[in-house]
Amino acid sequence: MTARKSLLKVILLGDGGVGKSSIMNRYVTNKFDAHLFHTIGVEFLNKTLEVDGNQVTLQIWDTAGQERFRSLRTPFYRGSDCCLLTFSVDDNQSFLNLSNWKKEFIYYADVKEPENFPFVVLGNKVDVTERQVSSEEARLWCQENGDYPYFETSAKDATNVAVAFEEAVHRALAADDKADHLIPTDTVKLHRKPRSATACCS
Ligand SMILES: Nc1nc2c(ncn2[C@@H]2O[C@H](COP(=O)(O)OP(=O)(O)OP(=O)(O)O)[C@@H](O)[C@H]2O)c(=O)[nH]1
Repeated sequence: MTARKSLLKVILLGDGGVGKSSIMNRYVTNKFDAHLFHTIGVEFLNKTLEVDGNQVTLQIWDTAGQERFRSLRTPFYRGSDCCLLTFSVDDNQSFLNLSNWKKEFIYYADVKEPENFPFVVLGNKVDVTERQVSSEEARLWCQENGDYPYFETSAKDATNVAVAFEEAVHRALAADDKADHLIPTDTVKLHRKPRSATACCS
């Protein structure tokens, strides 16, 4: 059996303003800034945690949600181990756009088996009183789109932020274990031709 991954790339996607940077900052620095600027392109922060007695470094990629930054963010999708699809519970359009974010990710990350890729869905800003998306609607979407885990988070008061990242880590490691099992490591043989003394170029 192959060793488990010790570096996981987790990427946050979703409309501009839903709180991706705030969620990352809350998780890594335990701080909240009510006056953040929009992200341009991508930014990342690392956090190391212990999983089943092993150190795992989470590399969290925060992307720019605004449409005009699309070409700046998409080159960074490849190699992601988990994708956090994020919307804001006080913004119905950001919820309706989840399908587009999923499609964009699958295309630019070049995901070979989308049905097996670990997505986790975050409904952020649950501290606000004016909701436009109910928990039921969001859970139904998750169920119908691949049985994704759903977390209602608040970067502002830290609700469910850590637990959502922990789930992302577990999903990513489980997907990695599954991929390992598909590779019959005991039957792989490298065939090398012996180097001929007379072959090649002089
Ligand atoms: N009430 C509340 N406000 C939040 C929460 N998370 C983020 N915000 C606010 O929402 C605004 C946008 O947050 P960002 O974290 O910059 O959003 P983003 O998704 O990274 O936006 P882009 O960089 O444009 O993609 C900021 O004013 C935040 O302070 C939350 O959980 N609750």
